[in-house]
Amino acid sequence: MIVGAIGDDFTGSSDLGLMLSAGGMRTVQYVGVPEEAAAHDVDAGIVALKTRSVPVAEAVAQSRAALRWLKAQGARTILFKYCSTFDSTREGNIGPVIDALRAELGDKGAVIVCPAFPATGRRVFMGHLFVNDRLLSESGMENHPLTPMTDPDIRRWLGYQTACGVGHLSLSALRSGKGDATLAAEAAAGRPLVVCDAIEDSDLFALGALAANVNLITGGSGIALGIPQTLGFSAATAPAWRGEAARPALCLSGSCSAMTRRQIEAHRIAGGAQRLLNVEDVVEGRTDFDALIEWASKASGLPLIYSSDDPAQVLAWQQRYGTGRVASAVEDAFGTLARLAVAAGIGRLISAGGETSGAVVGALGIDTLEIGPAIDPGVPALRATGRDLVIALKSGNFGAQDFFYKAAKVLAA
Ligand SMILES: Nc1ncnc2c1ncn2[C@@H]1O[C@H](COP(=O)(O)OP(=O)(O)O)[C@@H](O)[C@H]1O
Ligand SMILES: O=C(O)[C@@H](O)C(=O)COP(=O)(O)O
Repeated sequence: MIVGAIGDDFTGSSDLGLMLSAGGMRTVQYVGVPEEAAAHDVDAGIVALKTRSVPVAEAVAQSRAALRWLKAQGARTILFKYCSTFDSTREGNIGPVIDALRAELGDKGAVIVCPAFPATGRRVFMGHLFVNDRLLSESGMENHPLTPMTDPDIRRWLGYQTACGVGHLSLSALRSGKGDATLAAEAAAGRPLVVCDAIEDSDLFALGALAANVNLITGGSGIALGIPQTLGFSAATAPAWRGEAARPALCLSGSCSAMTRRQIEAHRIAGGAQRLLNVEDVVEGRTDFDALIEWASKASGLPLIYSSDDPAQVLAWQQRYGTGRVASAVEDAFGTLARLAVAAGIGRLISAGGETSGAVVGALGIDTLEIGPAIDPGVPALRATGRDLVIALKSGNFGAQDFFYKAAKVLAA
């Protein structure tokens, strides 16, 4: 293993997997920290954790354990993947995990911090994060159920979370070849966590080249765009892929993002079969999961079970039951639905939402996921190793309007 990555959620880890695999690296996504050694032919290993919204100490402990395992497999380029919208609270978990990984690596130099992913509209300029033509804090992410992003200045937000100083690599310094010197100067000045501007793929390739002299590279999947090339890999031909055309598909969505809600509407208009998971029933333990799976197996049109709702309704449930209680009850519900669906013969599973997908994959007892072709930027088709089960884990914000039907088709191919 050459590249070792730690992902703070499951959709994000598959997004990174797609980037590394498209760059020509044989990439495997592990579900949690494996107990066994990695296979010898793995170039890039991603340990997918569900640490984005857990207490800081838990995120730190799991990330440290992942790093130790990756180092033991020989990984020498270490990545920490978080969300391209920097999903976190003022308390963490991105800063504390970076601090811990840096300590574990004995790193005294600069750390690259860059959530930019231009292919999906995420750009960092003057240390501020944009989603398409909006600042992060006006992009809809200010309404996220667990990690509302109310400040677009990544330097300031990270500053709340870390014990280290936060520096900046400007676009002009990067483009004028002063990247290495700026990273070194920021680390020497006591600002080793360097937020890097990047607005085009060419900037990410430039950061990829700087990564050769950096011990810890952190960001969205865009940060890995230039890494395979820096390590001597060249763009891959399409990965070998075998879909599950003969087996039925089911979509599950716990993402409340604006994009997912548009995709749900498009699925309905296209003739998809839909059921809204009633949050009150879920929290009160009254949901009839078997009936839902029975309905899905008889549905005409692609079935979708969703809890996704608009910000006002999400807030109302959170005020009634508490944010953590609603989130974990709904996540557990999707885990149960996934387990029953696969037992009932579903072979193509499409899950929308990072936390949701963590619960789904966890409930299915999957150890590793192999990366297949792209469905949309940042969302690959995945196969559960050794099983007749293919999956798509969609980030809340990713995917085109027709994502659900498109994913079912790619998973069948
Ligand atoms: N109707 C709802 N009301 C409140 N919380 C919800 C509702 N539906 C889903 N959730 C919770 O919101 C969170 C959504 O996060 P996630 O699945 O990561 O989506 P995204 O990828 O859009 O961030 C999950 O914890 C989920 O259980
Ligand atoms: O970087 C990204 O935006 C995604 O890879 C990601 O992390 C997805 O997280 P969710 O939006 O919570 O699914």
